[in-house]
Amino acid sequence: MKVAWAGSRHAVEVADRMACLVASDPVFRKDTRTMLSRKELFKDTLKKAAHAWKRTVELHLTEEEANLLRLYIDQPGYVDLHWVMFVPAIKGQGTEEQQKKWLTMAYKFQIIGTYAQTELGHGSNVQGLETTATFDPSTDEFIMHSPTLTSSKWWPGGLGKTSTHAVVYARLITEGKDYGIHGFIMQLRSLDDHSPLPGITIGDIGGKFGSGAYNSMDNGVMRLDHVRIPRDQMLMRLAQVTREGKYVHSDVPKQLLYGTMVYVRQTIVADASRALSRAVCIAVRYGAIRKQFGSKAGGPETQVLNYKTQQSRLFPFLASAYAFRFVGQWLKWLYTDVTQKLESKDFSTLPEAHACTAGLKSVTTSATADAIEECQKLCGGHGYLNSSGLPELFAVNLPACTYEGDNVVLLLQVARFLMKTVSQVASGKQPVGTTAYMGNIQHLMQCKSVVNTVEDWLNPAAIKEVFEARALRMAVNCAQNISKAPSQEEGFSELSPDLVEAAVAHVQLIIVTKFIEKLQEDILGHGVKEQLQKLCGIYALHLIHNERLGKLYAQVRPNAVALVDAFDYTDHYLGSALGRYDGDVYSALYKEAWKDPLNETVVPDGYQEHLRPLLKQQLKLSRL
Ligand SMILES: CCCCC/C=C\C/C=C\C/C=C\CC/C=C/C(=O)SCCNC(=O)CCNC(=O)[C@H](O)C(C)(C)COP(=O)(O)OP(=O)(O)OC[C@H]1O[C@@H](n2cnc3c(N)ncnc32)[C@H](O)[C@@H]1OP(=O)(O)O
Ligand SMILES: Cc1cc2nc3c(=O)[nH]c(=O)nc-3n(C[C@H](O)[C@H](O)[C@H](O)COP(=O)(O)OP(=O)(O)OC[C@H]3O[C@@H](n4cnc5c(N)ncnc54)[C@H](O)[C@@H]3O)c2cc1C
Repeated sequence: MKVAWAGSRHAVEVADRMACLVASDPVFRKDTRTMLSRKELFKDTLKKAAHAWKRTVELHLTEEEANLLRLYIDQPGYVDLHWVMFVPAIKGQGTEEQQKKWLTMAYKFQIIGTYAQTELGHGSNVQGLETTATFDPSTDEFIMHSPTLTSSKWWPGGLGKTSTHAVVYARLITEGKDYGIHGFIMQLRSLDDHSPLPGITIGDIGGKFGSGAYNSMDNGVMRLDHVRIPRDQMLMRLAQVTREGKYVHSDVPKQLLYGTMVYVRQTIVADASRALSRAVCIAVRYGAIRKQFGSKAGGPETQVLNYKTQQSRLFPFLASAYAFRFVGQWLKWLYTDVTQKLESKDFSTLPEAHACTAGLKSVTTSATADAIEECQKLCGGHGYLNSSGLPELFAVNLPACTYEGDNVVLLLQVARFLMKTVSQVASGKQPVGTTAYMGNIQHLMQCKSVVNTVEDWLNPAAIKEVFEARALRMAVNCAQNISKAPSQEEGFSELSPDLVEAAVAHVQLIIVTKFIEKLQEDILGHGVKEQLQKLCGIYALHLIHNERLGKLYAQVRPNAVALVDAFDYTDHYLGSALGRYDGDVYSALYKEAWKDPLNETVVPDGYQEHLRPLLKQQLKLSRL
C-alpha cells in the first residue's frame, strides 16, 4: 500500500531517506514550536532554512530530494514562496534572457524572491489591483508606485522580513494608456545590509491564526513610492514595452499571466491529501489505543475505533485521503501534459487545466480543513492539546482554502467553464477530457441508477454513471435557469449557490473517476487492490446527499447585519479588525500590522547570524 500511495518504489525510498535525514537532525526539532514567541519562531525558521540549504549543498541533493527535505522540515517559511512561486513565475513569464539572468541567481540563493500580487484592497479580483508601473521613456524605466492605502501589497509570504526580490504585479501604463496587470521583477532590499531600498516601505502584517503554525511565515505589507526599475525588469514573455514605449502583445493567450497560480494550485492538491492523511493517521491510531466503557460488566473496555459512530465519521476521511492522493497524482500528469502543449503553442487545453486545478484545489482543501477539525473532535479532549499535532495542522492548512484563490471564487470559475461546455454541447460540439461525459447527455438526463445496495457501489460502472448523471443534471439545470434570467450575468449571479454545487459535483466526479482508473492499473501486493476498492466505494457513497436552503438564505439576508448586531458585542470583546462596528476595516488592519514585534527593527534579528552569511556565501561561491 505504501507503493500505491507514493506512486512507485523509488518514491517510497527517496521519501523515507529524506524523512529520516530530517528526523535525525537536531536543528529540525519542532516539538517546542508552539511555545515560541513570534520572534523566536521566525528566527528558528531562518535557522532551519539556512541549515536545509547547507545540507542540500553538502549532500548534493537532487531537486526531488531537496523538495522532500523542505517538506519534511514541515515549517512554512520564505523558501516556499521562493521555490513554489517566484521561480515558477519567472520561468513561465520571463523571456529566455530574463530566465538566464534571474534564475541563475535564484537557484543559488544569491537572491530570495516572493510573489507580490495581492493588495490590501483586492485579492480575488486580480484585475482590480491598483499598484502602477508607469513607463518613463526619458530614462527607459518603469516607475513603480502604490497610489492608495488599498494598493499596499498585503500577504505575500517572505515579503515581510526576508525577501530581497519579488515578482510584483502592477497595472502597466505607457503612452498614457492602462494595459492592465503585468509582472515586474523588483529588488526590495539591499544585498549588503538587507535594508529596504529607497522608496520602499516594508513590514510584516502581523500574527495569524493559531500558535506556531503559519506564524513562522513573514507575510508582508509593502508600499512603493515612485520606485524606478529598468524596463527589462518587466517580465516580457507575454507582452513587451519597446524602448519608445510601444506596448506589444505576444501571440499567446493573456491568461498565461495566471500560469503561476495554475501551477501552485496543482501542488496544493497534493498538500491537501498529505495534510488529511496526517490527521486521519493520528485519529485512527489513537482510536485503536483509546478505550472508553466496557461491553459487559467486568469485561474489557471498548477501543473507541470500534464504535460505529466513530467509524462513520472517520472512515470517509480515510477514503478521501486516498482519493485526493490519486487525483493529485493525475493532476500533476495533466499539468505536465498541458505545459508541453503550451510550449508547442497548443493552447487548446488551457481552459480545462484552469478548471481542473481551480476545482480540485477548492474541493480538496475545503474537505481537508473540515476533516482536520473533525479529527480533533474524534480524539476527544486530548485532540485539543497542541501536543496532539492537530491544532497546528489545522491552522497551517486552513488558509489553503483562501490562498491561491478563495475556494468559492475558484468554484465559480469551474461553473463558468461548465456553462460554456453545456452551451457547446447544445450546439453540437463534442466535449473532450474531463467533460467528455457531457456528450452522453440524452442517456444521462434520463437514466435511473442501478445502485440499490452498498455492494453495488463496488461496481465501478454504476458508481461512475451515478456521478456523471448527478453532475450533468445539476449543470444543465443551472444552464436552463440562467437562460430564463434577464441577462446571462444576472442569471449567473442569482444562481451562484447552485452553480457552486454543480461545480463541486463535477469535481467530485473527476475524483471518483480517477480513483476508479487507479483501480484499473496493475496494483501489486496481496489484498491491496481489494482494500482500495472498498475505500473507493466509501468515498463515493458518503458524497451522495444534498440540501438546499437557498430560499431561506435570501429571506434572512436583508436583516443579517442586524441579526449579528443583536449579539451586542463590544469591539473590545470581539477583538477583530474585520468585525469592527464602524466598518473602518482597512485603516484598522494597517494600524494593527505595525504593532507586531517583528516590526520593531527594520532588519530582522537573525539576519547577521543566518541570512547574511547564507546570501554572502552563495555570492562568494558564484564568483569562484
Ligand atoms: C507545514 C508545511 C507547509 C504546508 C503548506 C506548504 C506548502 C504549500 C505550498 C504552496 C503554497 C505556499 C504558499 C501559499 C502562497 C500563496 C500565494 C497566493 O495566494 S498568490 C495570490 C493568488 N491569488 C489568486 O489566486 C487570485 C484569485 N483570482 C483569480 O485567479 C482571477 O482573478 C479570477 C478569479 C480567475 C478572475 O479573473 P478575471 O480575469 O478577472 O476574470 P474572468 O473570470 O473574466 O476570467 C477571464 C478569463 O480567464 C480565464 N482564467 C482565469 N484564471 C485563469 C487561469 N489561472 N488560467 C487560465 N485561464 C484563466 C477565465 O476562465 C476566463 O476565460 P474565458 O474568457 O471565460 O474564456
Ligand atoms: C496564509 C496566506 C498566504 C498568502 N500568500 C500570498 C502570497 O504569497 N502572495 C500573494 O500575492 N497573496 C497571498 N495571499 C493572498 C490570497 O491569495 C488572497 O487572500 C486570496 O486570493 C483571497 O482573496 P481576498 O483575501 O481578497 O478575499 P476576498 O475576495 O475579499 O474574499 C472575501 C469573501 O468574498 C467572497 N467573494 C469574493 N469574490 C466573490 C465573487 N465574485 N463571488 C462570490 N463570492 C465572492 C469570497 O468567497 C470570500 O468569502 C495569501 C493569503 C493567505 C491567507
